Amino acid sequence: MCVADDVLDGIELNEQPWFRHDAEVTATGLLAMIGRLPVLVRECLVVSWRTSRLDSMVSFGSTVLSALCTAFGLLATTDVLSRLFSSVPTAERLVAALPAIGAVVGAMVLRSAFSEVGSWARARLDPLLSQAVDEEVVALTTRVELAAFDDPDFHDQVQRVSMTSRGPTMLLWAVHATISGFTGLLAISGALGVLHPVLLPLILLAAVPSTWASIRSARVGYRTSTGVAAARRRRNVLDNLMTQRPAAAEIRSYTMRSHLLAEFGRIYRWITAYELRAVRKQQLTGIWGDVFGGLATGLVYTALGLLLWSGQVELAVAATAVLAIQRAGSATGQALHGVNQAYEAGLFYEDYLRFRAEAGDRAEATGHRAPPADADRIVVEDVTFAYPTADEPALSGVSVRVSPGEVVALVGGNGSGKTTLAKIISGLYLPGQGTVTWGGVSHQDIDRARLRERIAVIAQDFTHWPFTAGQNIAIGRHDSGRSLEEALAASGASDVVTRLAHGLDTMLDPSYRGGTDLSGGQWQRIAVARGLYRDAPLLVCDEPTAALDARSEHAIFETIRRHAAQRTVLMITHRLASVRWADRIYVLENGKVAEEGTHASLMARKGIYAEMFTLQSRAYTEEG
Ligand SMILES: Nc1ncnc2c1ncn2[C@@H]1O[C@H](COP(=O)(O)OP(=O)(O)OP(=O)(O)O)[C@@H](O)[C@H]1O
Repeated sequence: MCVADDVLDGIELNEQPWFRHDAEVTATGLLAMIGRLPVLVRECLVVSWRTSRLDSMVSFGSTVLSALCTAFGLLATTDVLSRLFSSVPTAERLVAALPAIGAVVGAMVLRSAFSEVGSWARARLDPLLSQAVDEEVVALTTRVELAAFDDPDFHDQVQRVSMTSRGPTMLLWAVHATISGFTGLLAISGALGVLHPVLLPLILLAAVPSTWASIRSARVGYRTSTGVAAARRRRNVLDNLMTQRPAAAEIRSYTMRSHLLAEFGRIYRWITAYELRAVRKQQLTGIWGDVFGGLATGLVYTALGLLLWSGQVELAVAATAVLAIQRAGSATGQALHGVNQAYEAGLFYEDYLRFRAEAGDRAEATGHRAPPADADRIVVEDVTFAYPTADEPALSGVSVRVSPGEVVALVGGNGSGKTTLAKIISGLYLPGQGTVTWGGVSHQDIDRARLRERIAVIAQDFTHWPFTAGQNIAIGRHDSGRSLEEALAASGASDVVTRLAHGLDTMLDPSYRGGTDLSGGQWQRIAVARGLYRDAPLLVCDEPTAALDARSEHAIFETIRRHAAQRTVLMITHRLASVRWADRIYVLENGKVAEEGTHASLMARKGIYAEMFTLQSRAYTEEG
């Protein structure tokens, strides 16, 4: 029975909205996996080869050579024994056996040497492969469509691949163990076949129970690992919330500690119970494997004894057979361990390949046409957009236009779709239906990365980068060689930076030595400076002054206005007094454009805008 189907000690997570268990993924059958192993192994060898050719060659070469030495050593051993058991006088027997003994010793020394060289090469490959895989995962993750981050399936995959980024390394080790085990087994099988034909099938029979046990155990391990992926992600999120700075104050002020600890403990207990159940299953499987494996080995020795007793084999042959059986036991063990590891690593490696494929499928769709000079001439036509998890579209049938040099404002109530529309205009989200053109080039044809070079976004939820103040402003334009002073002065961030202990070189994160933090308004000025420093033809401002005091807010709007003299500006704000001077105002409601016009025309219309504006201005007048 699948562990995931169990209800664990009354701790039920299946009904939690965030919990998801991918039964399809965990149901990978043994035969299906064995069928896929050649492809996986080939992929893995390609990764290894790309990572380090020399280490790959040394590693594989020495594995094969070491196995050949084992086989040669066994044949030489047979030779030694047959000479020692011959009927000539003892001294002559010893002398006759000396070359073969030398060959055995030589084979053993060479085998150890190859084995050590192989281990050394693999030990080198190990961190190199991990680095290559980790770098690839991060590179792929940062290349996917932004919308993937709104999809829990993608997050679960990222979690799984981060847990199993050692998959390729594991698989490589497993392939080595398998090659080494099977090469040895092949040579020994040859020797056993020569000694007596019944010995070989008996040895293979003896291996069946442990094969079954280790494969079953590997499957349970993999199912456990995937079964707890969503719960682990949730636990890690809670862990970070409780141990990192951003939520530290709120946890205390909202007295959330006991609630969070209880939730953390509940999820942790569930994960542990799940894992313990798997451990019990694996142990039981191992015990049964050992019991039947022992019985089967006993059967092999009994058969050998019977062959000896019935005179079908000589004593010397029986002695060689015992040695061969022991060697075969360890070679079979190694080969099985390799196959088992390959199976287990293959399951994890599949996750890695699946993630690679998925990240490839989710990679940003982009055209190849360079954005034209007037890319800030934007036409949004009949656009509909839905977030992956939402039932209702965030935007439906939206049409707006922005002309070069214009200031266009998006206003509307919370959740009306302003930020979503701004992200579509900035080339961050693709429309589900409808079209967007920049300078007449459609969203399907335009090179979105190059388009974004031409856009500066001051986002509502901008990032507080744990870098220096200077890096926080110049981010994305590090090598532009432009002076920061102008952006600092225009955004009002000069004052903020002047007060910092090391000016622009001050680390803006107090969790690092020498670091400090800024107030919300000071951060906002840094974000505005970042947007202005980017010096792009289109500036998108999403609530750029929400955290600013009245004087700073006024100053920022003045700056944006001045900026607008040479640039195009798309502005989202709830401060309607600040959009009076916009060339055009779009009022959004429930994901649709409800009104459109200048301040004067919208006021004259006496619709939503006029109502919102009047409410706001009345509030100020009444307070005044
Ligand atoms: N990542 C997301 N996944 C699902 N739904 C989302 C996501 N982000 C936003 N939404 C939903 O899409 C709708 C539009 O959101 P959007 O952020 O565009 O509104 P907004 O007008 O900018 O709101 P506000 O004034 O509060 O900033 C809302 O109903 C919101 O709940």
